[in-house]
Amino acid sequence: MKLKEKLKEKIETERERVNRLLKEHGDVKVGDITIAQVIGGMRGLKVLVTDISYLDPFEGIRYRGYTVDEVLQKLPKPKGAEMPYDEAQFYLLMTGDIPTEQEVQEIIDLFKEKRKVPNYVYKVLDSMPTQARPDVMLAVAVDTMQQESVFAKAYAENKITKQNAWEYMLEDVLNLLPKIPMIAAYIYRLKYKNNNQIPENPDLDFGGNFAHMMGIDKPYDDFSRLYFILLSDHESGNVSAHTTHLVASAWADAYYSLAAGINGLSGPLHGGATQEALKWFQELLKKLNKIPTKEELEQFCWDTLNSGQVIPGYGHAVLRKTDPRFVAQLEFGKKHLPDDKLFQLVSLLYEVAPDVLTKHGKAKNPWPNCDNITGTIQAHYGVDQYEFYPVLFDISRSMGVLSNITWDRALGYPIERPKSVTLKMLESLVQKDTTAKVWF
Ligand SMILES: CC(=O)SCCNC(=O)CCNC(=O)[C@H](O)C(C)(C)COP(=O)(O)OP(=O)(O)OC[C@H]1O[C@@H](n2cnc3c(N)ncnc32)[C@H](O)[C@@H]1OP(=O)(O)O
Ligand SMILES: O=C([O-])CC(=O)C(=O)O
Repeated sequence: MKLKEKLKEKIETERERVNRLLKEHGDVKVGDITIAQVIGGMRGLKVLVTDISYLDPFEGIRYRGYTVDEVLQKLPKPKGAEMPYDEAQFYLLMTGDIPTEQEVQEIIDLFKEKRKVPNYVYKVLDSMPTQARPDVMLAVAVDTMQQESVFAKAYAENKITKQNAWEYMLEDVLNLLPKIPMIAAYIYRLKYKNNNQIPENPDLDFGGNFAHMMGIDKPYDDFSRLYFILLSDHESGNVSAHTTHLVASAWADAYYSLAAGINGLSGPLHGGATQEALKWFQELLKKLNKIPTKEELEQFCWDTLNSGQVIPGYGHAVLRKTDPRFVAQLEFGKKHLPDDKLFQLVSLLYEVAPDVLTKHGKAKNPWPNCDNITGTIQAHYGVDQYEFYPVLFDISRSMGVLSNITWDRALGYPIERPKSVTLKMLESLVQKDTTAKVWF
């Protein structure tokens, strides 16, 4: 496999870089830590390392050094498609290189070969309670397949070393990732389309086949390709990426680690914000029964804030400008659904909410993030079952987090275990009483 050969070469070089940093410069300080950061969710602390993507607060995400626009422009596309192959994005995240047509074709063929889901997974999904949320079903499906893990099997047989761990991890990743959109489409049609399943189309790529199995016409295939590229990685501190990395750091296999990441993505302040945003827009339309004026929209924002709620899809822990992933979806919407009422509302909110949030004075970032707009576009194509949105996010995020944990094993990153302190210890630091023996 060419991908594996390429990775092998790159891993050799990267291992040397890591070893040099550790051996020759291990005691160089990266930063200081304040009490506010310790209590405040470690915001801004540089305590993780990844080369898969980097988030600049003002510019937004760069995947392996490429901006959203560059990626959309440079990655190979299927014939006649507007958006690149997701397989090309996976190749980029994994290797750091923009793939040639031939290199993408290898991944496309490999993914097609690997995407058949074992039958027992469907049986488990079919037997789940009808109220089970779709992302819970996806996490269960992934955990159910853990028995397929070659990494776990090799570990049990004492075959794994720090040198070769990444090879087993890669094999699991390549077995698991192509199945995620297949399982997701199955869950969608099981829950919302009377279990009227559509078989895969062997001619189609990752995003194209997903759209086909969802039963949705063009240009939903291009929107799927776009969305899966956009959300694939957001450096390693976000909850879903960090969770996956953390679980894998104890040498859990890709199945356990991804299932944990899927659970991590669910919260309304993270991946769940997509559904909250669409709900918010729909409640607004229900209340006013028309597209609001700017003044009415402003008032609705204030009503939300004054009742102690957040405006979903606005703000960010790192970004300090409009999320380029929001912009890319906005551009898609302008081209494909300019007359959609909800889409017009999203655009109007973009003119109103940043001012309101700035006046409100709490959010450090008054600009929209990717989650504000996704639900509107999904609903336009008939996917208005909000509960399903985290699953769409999971498909995309799987590409980044699975690339990350392969590299984690390749570079020998150890088990993650930060130190905690008690409140009393922080208080004694304030009192500069470092000699006192305090615990609680
Ligand atoms: C793919 C993604 O995960 S993108 C994020 C998706 N989540 C959302 O869109 C939910 C709405 N946004 C938020 O809740 C936040 O902006 C987060 C969770 C994304 C980031 O949280 P933080 O880094 O803590 O944000 P920040 O430092 O700006 O928060 C300061 C204050 O502003 C508030 N704030 C932040 N964003 C918003 C918002 N959109 N609406 C109202 N208030 C907000 C926070 O709740 C916090 O209030 P508090 O002081 O009373 O606790
Ligand atoms: O970076 C974050 O914290 C949240 C986010 O936008 C993502 O995970 O895509």
